[in-house]
Amino acid sequence: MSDLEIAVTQLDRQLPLPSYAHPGDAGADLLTTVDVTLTPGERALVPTGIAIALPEGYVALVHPRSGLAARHGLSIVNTPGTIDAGYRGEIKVLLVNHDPSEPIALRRGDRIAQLVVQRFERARFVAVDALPESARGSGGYGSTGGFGA
Ligand SMILES: O=c1ccn([C@H]2C[C@H](O)[C@@H](COP(=O)(O)OP(=O)(O)OP(=O)(O)O)O2)c(=O)[nH]1
Ligand SMILES: [Mg+2]
Repeated sequence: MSDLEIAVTQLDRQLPLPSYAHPGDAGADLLTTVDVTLTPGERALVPTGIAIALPEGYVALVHPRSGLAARHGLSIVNTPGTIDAGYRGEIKVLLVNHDPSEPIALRRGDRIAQLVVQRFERARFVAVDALPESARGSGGYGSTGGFGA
């Protein structure tokens, strides 16, 4: 699989470009350009120092990092964040501290989130009077049961 080339402008030239930790990884790590401390329950819109130009038909999704989530309760309010192909502004991450008691202190250069680049389909929404039948029908929200008894 050859890598898709994506143009990036570095609004903060001291920090490295997003990068994948391992070959085959889906997410390229994004860094914070600022020190920020989040108290329990607090959220903050954190700059990453980069802007990108995605090719048409691609989207980049801003996902949380599972290690920070498991260890510190760090997540993203609007996960996954959607970076539209036409967006040329700085990518920002809306972090939130879900820990009930501990603050989270992040330092400039810390890896705070990961960017997953994907192809997507555009839909044409067509109004109809009735939808085709399916096995699931309108059952949802636990219709197949949960865990335990
Ligand atoms: O986590 C995110 C989510 C979005 N964006 C930028 C890129 C995206 O293309 C733009 C708009 O995002 P979205 O469509 O999710 O927000 P909206 O509230 O619908 O804003 P808009 O009216 O500008 O579309 O904001 C980020 O930098 N980080
Ligand atoms: Mg929008």
